[in-house]
Amino acid sequence: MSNSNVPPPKIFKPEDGDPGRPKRGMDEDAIKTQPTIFREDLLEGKTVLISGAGSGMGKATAYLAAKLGANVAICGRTMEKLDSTVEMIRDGLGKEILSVQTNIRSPEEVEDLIGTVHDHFGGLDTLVNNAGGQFPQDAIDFSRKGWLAVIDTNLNGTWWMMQEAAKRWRADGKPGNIVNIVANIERGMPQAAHTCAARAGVIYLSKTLATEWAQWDVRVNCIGPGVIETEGFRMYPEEALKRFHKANPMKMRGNAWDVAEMIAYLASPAARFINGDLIIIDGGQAQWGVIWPAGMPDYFNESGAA
Ligand SMILES: CCCCCCCCCCC/C=C/C(=O)SCCNC(=O)CCNC(=O)[C@H](O)C(C)(C)COP(=O)(O)OP(=O)(O)OC[C@H]1O[C@@H](n2cnc3c(N)ncnc32)[C@H](O)[C@@H]1OP(=O)(O)O
Ligand SMILES: NC(=O)C1=CN([C@@H]2O[C@H](COP(=O)(O)OP(=O)(O)OC[C@H]3O[C@@H](n4cnc5c(N)ncnc54)[C@H](OP(=O)(O)O)[C@@H]3O)[C@@H](O)[C@H]2O)C=CC1
Repeated sequence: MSNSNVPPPKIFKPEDGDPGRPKRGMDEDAIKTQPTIFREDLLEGKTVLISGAGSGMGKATAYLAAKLGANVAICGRTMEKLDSTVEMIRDGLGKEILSVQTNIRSPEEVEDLIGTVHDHFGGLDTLVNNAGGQFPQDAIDFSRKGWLAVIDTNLNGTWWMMQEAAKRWRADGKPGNIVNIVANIERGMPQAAHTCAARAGVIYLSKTLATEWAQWDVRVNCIGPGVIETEGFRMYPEEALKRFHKANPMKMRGNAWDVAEMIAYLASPAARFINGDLIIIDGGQAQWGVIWPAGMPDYFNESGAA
């Protein structure tokens, strides 16, 4: 345990009406001052690569991994966002990390990324596939380009990253660890069917590879977040954002740190026997409700939906 003198994180509920509540996720000061339950050298000497780490959960995870002693590499499509993470870690922790502009949809860029991480740090211990996203829309209205964009990012992009990392682990005879950020798909995802299909693919891809790749000591797990307040909320109408928390019985939104700490756990030796699993962080949403991010059709009544 560390930081026992730091106050526990504040849980924000929308009804709190807290004017300081970040509307689009944790700001940098909040990330820098979050306490962690973990020992400060938990990931010392380990190399962690996090995709989509210029914002949201990826950014918080990069900070936590660096705070716990890891060598951190990050990627994403937008250099300015990656720079903000590099700067936050430099400023908050006095540490340098590696950032590589990468579109995970491009297998060539992914191959270069994995090579660069190996050249820079001499290997890779944990790959966190966090990059992803979608837009809310009734499935019947998806354009072909829209469908392909979401599948290509969330399923294909995640796969390129997994395969490239695993090829290196097999070639080098080194153990590996993959954490895929997916979503809570248990009740389907109305108005996000494209991402639901992609995430379902990633979950069962991961379960399959957890077996195939165990022979090379490569573990593969998924985390399924529920409603986590991040910059990604910009994709959703204000009216929908006011309802998201009602999809879980706790009536709250999680924050990026909730997910970052689970990722740190999975990257640690404590998780050495966890393989092929899906860990849900959703305040009970899977047992409770369905979200209609673009507005619930009149056909349905209010029960069980947000
Ligand atoms: C996993 C959760 C599911 C959410 C639904 C449940 C309710 C939500 C509850 C809260 C949970 C929040 C979950 C989150 O995941 S938030 C964080 C994730 N971050 C994001 O989603 C932001 C990033 N998203 C994107 O970048 C894009 O959505 C996309 C993945 C498609 C990126 O593709 P690309 O960069 O190629 O994007 P383009 O803008 O070029 O679009 C390509 C085509 O996609 C169609 N499109 C894009 N946006 C829309 C839209 N708003 N409505 C309809 N169609 C859209 C379109 O065909 C684009 O092509 P054109 O521009 O040529 O028309
Ligand atoms: N917030 C939530 O409630 C939930 C989120 N998720 C998932 O968790 C993950 C993190 O989301 P969150 O932090 O909320 O959202 P953000 O939008 O803040 O983060 C997503 C990151 O992925 C990057 N990204 C998107 N497409 C690509 C690409 N093709 N190549 C490389 N990087 C890419 C984005 O950066 P850039 O555009 O610069 O490339 C961005 O930094 C996503 O996969 C999201 O869908 C799942 C369930 C719930």
